[in-house]
Amino acid sequence: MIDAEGTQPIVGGGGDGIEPTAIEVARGLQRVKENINDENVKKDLQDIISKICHGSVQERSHHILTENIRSFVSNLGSSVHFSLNQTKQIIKTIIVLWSKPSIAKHVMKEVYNEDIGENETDVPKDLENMDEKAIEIYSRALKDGEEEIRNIRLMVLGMFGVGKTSLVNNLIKDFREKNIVPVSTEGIDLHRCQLMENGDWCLDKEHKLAKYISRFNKVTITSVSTLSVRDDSKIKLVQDAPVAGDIPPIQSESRSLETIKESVKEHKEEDIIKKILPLVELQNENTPEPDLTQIPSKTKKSTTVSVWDFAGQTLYYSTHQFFLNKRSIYLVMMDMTKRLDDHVKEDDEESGIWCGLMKDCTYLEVFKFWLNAIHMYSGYQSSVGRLKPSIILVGTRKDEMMGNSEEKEMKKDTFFDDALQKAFGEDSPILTHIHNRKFLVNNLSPQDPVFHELRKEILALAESQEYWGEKSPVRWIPMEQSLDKLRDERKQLLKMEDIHQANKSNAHPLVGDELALFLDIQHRHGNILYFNTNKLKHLIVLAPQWIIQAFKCFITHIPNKNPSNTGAWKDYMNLAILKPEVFNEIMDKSDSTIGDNRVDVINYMEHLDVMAKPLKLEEVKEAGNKAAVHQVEEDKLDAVVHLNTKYLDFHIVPCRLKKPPPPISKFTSPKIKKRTQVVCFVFCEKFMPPSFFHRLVAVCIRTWRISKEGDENQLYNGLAVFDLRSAAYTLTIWYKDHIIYARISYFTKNPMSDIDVTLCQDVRHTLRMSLLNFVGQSVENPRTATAFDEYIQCPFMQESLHNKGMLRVKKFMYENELNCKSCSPRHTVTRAEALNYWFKNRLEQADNDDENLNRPVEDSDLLKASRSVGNEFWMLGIELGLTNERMNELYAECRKDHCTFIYRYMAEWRESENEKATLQRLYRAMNAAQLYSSK
Ligand SMILES: Nc1nc2c(ncn2[C@@H]2O[C@H](COP(=O)(O)OP(=O)(O)OP(=O)(O)O)[C@@H](O)[C@H]2O)c(=O)[nH]1
Repeated sequence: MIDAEGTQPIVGGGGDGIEPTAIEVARGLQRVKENINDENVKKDLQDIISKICHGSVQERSHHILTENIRSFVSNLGSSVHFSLNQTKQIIKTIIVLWSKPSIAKHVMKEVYNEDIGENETDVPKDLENMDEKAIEIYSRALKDGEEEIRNIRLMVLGMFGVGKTSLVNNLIKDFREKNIVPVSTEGIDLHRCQLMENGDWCLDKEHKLAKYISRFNKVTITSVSTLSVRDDSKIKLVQDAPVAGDIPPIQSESRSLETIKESVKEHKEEDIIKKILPLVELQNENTPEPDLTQIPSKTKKSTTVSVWDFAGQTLYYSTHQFFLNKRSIYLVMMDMTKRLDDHVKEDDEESGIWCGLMKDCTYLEVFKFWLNAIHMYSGYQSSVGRLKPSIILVGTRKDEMMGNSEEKEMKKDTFFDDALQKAFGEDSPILTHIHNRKFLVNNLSPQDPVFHELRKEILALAESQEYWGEKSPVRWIPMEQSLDKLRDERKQLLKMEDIHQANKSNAHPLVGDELALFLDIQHRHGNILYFNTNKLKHLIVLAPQWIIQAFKCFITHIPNKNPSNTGAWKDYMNLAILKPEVFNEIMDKSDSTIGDNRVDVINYMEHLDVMAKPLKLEEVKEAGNKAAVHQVEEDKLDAVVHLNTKYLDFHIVPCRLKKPPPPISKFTSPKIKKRTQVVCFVFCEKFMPPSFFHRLVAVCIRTWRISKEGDENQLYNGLAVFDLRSAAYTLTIWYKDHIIYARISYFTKNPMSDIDVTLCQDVRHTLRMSLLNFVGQSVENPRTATAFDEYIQCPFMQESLHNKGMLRVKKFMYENELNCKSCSPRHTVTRAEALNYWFKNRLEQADNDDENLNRPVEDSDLLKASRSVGNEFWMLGIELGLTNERMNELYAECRKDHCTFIYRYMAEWRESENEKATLQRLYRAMNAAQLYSSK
């Protein structure tokens, strides 16, 4: 980067796995060092560089950077020792060292022969994908004290009536002892519990004080004003101290219970004490013999369990998916008295419409649906290492099975083996989620030791997960407590002002971005819903039930409709058009937590793509093309849409579209000359929740105008048509099973005028980004393969047939033509014939494939390539044949430095492929990987 004169760039690189830039920087600095004659200056520069490098690798506190730049500029820069140019270059170097810890490490080793070692950040794995700033805030927050998070998030899933609530009642002491008769669950029941020393689970509420104390018992505190507990019954009071982190640990004294109480009272004005005081007083009133001393031992493990008991009616299935994540342990339950091919009977006629489990589905289909959904939402091709099993299969109604205990166990095993085999065959990745040990229970026998065994197994599984024991800042505890308190007050939906209020009343409020990060992490952990978008960032959903109740309003039967709204109700029932009068009537008839927040309900339902407002005809100005409804881009999207378009005064609720399209081929294969090929988004594992299609329709509704035939919207169950460019074009999307199809048709009499390829690529971009958003994947987090792959249907098929003539787009990046296996007679399809509309840019790149590239790659090629790869960098590694596992290792070794990482995996590829590692092969792989980029 710099030489002695500070002008000549030095090109470096080598196959030793060190990032080329690091080599350059080290060489440049070495030369600078050698050219300094004055030993004092040499030492001062070393001092500055060393502080920067240590700061970069270890503390990352910003004042180190600013202090040292200031020191360099005022003491060394632009002096007799360094020219202006050199001064600038050294400042640049300092910034590189600061922003790239891997380079800082290398430079210290090479130039000053000092090994500054690894910095093991304690930032949770899944946060490593967040931006530098967030990681810095988190790391800084940890410095004031940290606690290990040991929370089991247990999701209990299965068909209605299988025995989920009964099982939950048997697992939780308080319910078991009360002998509660289960009632059918609505939405989700959420129980927060503590793990007791004997392995039982008790409800959290009764032991709030214990929980609070025991959490502090576990933490390592360096400098917060707070209360902590030592041993089982002794409490230390820590004096108030600034939170900045520069103060050494404060001495403490152990006290008896009496003194504790006194101290607590003395400090009663402190926020934390304020929270504890009523509990201490309560203890006094209710329990003459204070059992405070026992509480910590009871809950010594300070492991919490949040049990989510999901409603089994298929009506709810589509909303449940918002709550499944990879930080959960799942119990998937099956009734052992049913056969896999028995049909599920449900009374509710609306059931299943939205989630695609149509009426009359079998138990096997329900089983498959749940496991597929868990797989899709909880770590599909996990970005962080290997998947660990997280699903325990549980059979119920053991008492109603025939045979002795042993025979019943065998039947249970056979049942599940059979179900897994029938649902997924032998080598589906879904099988890796499933825990070996399966359980069989009789829920009518609550004292059966099997429930204890099950709790033990759940704990063991949780302990083996990557997220177990992650560090969390102790100074976030009061805010978490505040959320808990609001939950106890039965608050479901909060405004940001409420959060600020709660935050302010804490002794050390979280400031600025730290509060936003706290909320974001709470959202990622599934404790709250918080979407940082323009319309929703002022809201926090505390209780998941709220969102489910809101959703339910729009799909269930509403009794006693207002006769004066008859016409509007007809539109809603038949055409899924939700007019304000119907919306208001639904809201008026809902629970007040929903009805009173109707504007927010609309905003959430729009955000979750349950409904969408269509565009007004005369205002459409192609706003939609750019409008990839990707969560991160949403703010931008809002701006685009609002500038250019107006919406009609009603919503469409796509999941209510029931009418099947008239002969489907009329739409999918119009008899006109100018039509694109059919592009297909094919979901891996042959599973796609149909809600994805409905959500995609919602995105299209607010992006393009709905096509009409006469007065009728061309919106059907499973198919929708939209006008593009003032109806010169139409876009038709439809789906079947796990494939979504799209085709554009162009209406013109001008034989010279061809379909606009930019339009096609923009439309594909919008569809693709939306689908990525639905599966929770984003281009900002490219370390996962996409859950779907793109295909083109054979362009020579006159009529588009489901799953026929499918040609994988990626294959065209390596080959010039592919065989169509569906048409008769057999024929091939060339790259140009397949890709000329939807993938025009990729086509050009792929065609640009000259023979001169057919030579072995050299260092300089790898170096150049490593700098040009964008957010498709992960997929490029996969294209070059590296495994996700190896990529994860390398990524960690390179400390997430993209350039080094790419260079290193390319070097590995070259080593393993020898002479086959040609520049041509590299370019083809780069081109294939680009199919996954955001462009
Ligand atoms: N004989 C027998 N009955 C059971 C068993 N488990 C549950 N039941 C009964 O089945 C009925 C439904 O049980 P729930 O626990 O409410 O089932 P659920 O899966 O929570 O149902 P939803 O909340 O509607 O999804 C109740 O009457 C239970 O007593 C079992 O193992 N054996």
